[in-house]
Amino acid sequence: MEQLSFFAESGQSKGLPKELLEYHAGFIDQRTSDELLQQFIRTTPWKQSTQIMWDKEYLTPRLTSWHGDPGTDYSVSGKISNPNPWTSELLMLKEKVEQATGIKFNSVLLNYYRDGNDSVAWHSDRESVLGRNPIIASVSFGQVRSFDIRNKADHKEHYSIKLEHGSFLLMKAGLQENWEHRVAKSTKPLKARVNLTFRVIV
Ligand SMILES: O=C(O)CCC(=O)C(=O)O
Ligand SMILES: [Fe+2]
Repeated sequence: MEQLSFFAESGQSKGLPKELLEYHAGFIDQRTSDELLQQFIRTTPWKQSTQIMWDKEYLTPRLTSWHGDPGTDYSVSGKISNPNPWTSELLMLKEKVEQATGIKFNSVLLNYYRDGNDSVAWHSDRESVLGRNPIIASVSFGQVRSFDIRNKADHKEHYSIKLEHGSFLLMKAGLQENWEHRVAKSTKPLKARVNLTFRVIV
């Protein structure tokens, strides 16, 4: 993956295990990021899905929207859904992410964290439709939130990275297999954040 050589040893990425994650601030310029954040919040067909935990159904604590090529179906709470179509903004970002990684993505999951009450709990993205050792490219807009990772075999081994407005995070092949990640809730008053994870559905 020669394309990734532009990733500088900048800022907070220093402690991160490079074989698992690469972080790049300022992947999208400030003005474009401001516009995209507002655009995504206003025009995305956001849904709040449900998840089953301990036999009870809960509302997922964030809004989501799945987009992709025809056929990149995904399942939420056991229901199969067709992808929403690509928009010009999503295609522009997809192209940038593909140039940076050398990987062709066919789908993207948008997450909308409205405030500090919204979150994603510890998980790894290991659905079988993602194939073995999936590579996931993540772009963030809006409120800076902490992205935590922990080793499944030893929770004491953990890292945290602040995902900034217009930043890019690459989750590499070993991450989903051996590590979990989350975006925790915060008791501080936080503003809106939109995150996009580009994926390859096989
Ligand atoms: O919001 C984020 O940065 C992470 C989202 C995530 O982990 C997911 O959609 O699977
Ligand atoms: Fe995830």
